[in-house]
Amino acid sequence: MNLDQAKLLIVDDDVDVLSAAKLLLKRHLRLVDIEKNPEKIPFLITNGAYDLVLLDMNFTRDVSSGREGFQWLDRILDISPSMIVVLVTAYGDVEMAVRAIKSGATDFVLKPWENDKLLDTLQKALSTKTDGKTAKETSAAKAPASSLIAAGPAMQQVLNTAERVAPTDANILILGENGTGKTQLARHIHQHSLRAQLPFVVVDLGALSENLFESELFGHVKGAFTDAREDRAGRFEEAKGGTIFLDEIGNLPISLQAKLLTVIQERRVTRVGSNKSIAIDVRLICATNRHLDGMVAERSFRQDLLYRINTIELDLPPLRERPEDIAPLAEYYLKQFRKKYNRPVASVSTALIKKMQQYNWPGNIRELQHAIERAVILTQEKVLQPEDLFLKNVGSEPVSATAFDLEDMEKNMIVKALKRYNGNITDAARELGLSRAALYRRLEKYGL
Ligand SMILES: Nc1ncnc2c1ncn2[C@@H]1O[C@H](COP(=O)(O)OP(=O)(O)OP(=O)(O)O)[C@@H](O)[C@H]1O
Repeated sequence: MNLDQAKLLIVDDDVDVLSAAKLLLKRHLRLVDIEKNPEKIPFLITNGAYDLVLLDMNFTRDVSSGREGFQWLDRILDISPSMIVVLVTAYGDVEMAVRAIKSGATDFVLKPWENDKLLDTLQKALSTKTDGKTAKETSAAKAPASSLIAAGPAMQQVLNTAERVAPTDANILILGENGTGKTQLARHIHQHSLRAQLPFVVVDLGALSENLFESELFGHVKGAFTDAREDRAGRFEEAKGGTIFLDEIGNLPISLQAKLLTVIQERRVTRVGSNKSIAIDVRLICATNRHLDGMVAERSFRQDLLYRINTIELDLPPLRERPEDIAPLAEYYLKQFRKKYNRPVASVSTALIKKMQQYNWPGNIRELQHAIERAVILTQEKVLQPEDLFLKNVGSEPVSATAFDLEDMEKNMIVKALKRYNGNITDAARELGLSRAALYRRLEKYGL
């Protein structure tokens, strides 16, 4: 659709902004309505048959967080999922703009806007409507089944071993920093195993509270504890015939390590509160970013359990040791996010690849994924340039920095992220490319 056929609703509580926008836009659009009171949005959207909405993110009641803007965005998309919503946000609020696009907005403009830029953004937003997808569908579109990228020798070697042992039933322990792809590799092994058609069950032991471990893993019977209102199978039973992947195995409390050992040895589980054991046939893959040998030495991890779970040990190298993988990963995620957000970004420049190869990637592939996602959303260019990527400290530390320096850097980044998000763990973890559980562990480690 062309701009001159479009009907637009502008919602902003600043009347001067409303009049200025109307004055400009009515010359280019078929209809421009303005509204000062956001409470009227549901009524107007239901009755107005607008093609697009230009929505301010910061209403006076809630000046800086944009929370109200997000609520209205949600309301609009609930009432009219195919509505094109362009958000207006204050200059410097790029974080908010990124979040808005992820929440289903089609695009954003920064205030104060340039007239040509505003017209251009509205026209581009309108063109996206013709591809037949709704804003929410587009933003929630499932990522394509991800393939495992392993271009360099370091990952090739890991992959060769993984594929060789996949068809056996050997227990596998995957070691690697956060975000190096441990879960992805475990899934790959399952898919190359004789159990591929049967379940692959992931249990993140880092995200479970201690009192839930046992019933989550082994199940419970009705009445076993206060909340046990009915019998429930545990994750081992769910994985019947397939593979169970225990992520962050280093977090398993010592009391449960003995139980897990018995399960592995006897191939039977007993639900909490029951005295009947059930035979299970599952392949076990575990992963951790902790040094289990060190934990054995300090007696927080059982040596006999370690020997049981690490029949085959696969060491996933951190991203900073896989420079050959950077370009294919960047291209892969660029394609994924340009499709998801409908952005005309064609490729990644050589200069940017170089910058990425010099960076330390403390959050590994997950961090790279988030960095490319942000860049695709924010860039004005067709080819991503070094300045499009917000890396935390490129080149400031040589790749061969000592472990001590790296820990210092990591701590600093965490402090900064927490400050930026006013202590919000979920947002800070997202920014750092860590899971919430991983961030909590680091807070504990650094005494923050
Ligand atoms: N080789 C790869 N090629 C493409 N994408 C990858 C690869 N490895 C990991 N990823 C992607 O990177 C992200 C992080 O991977 P994953 O969750 O497997 O890491 P992890 O080591 O299990 O993380 P954590 O330590 O936080 O549990 C995922 O989105 C995953 O799809």
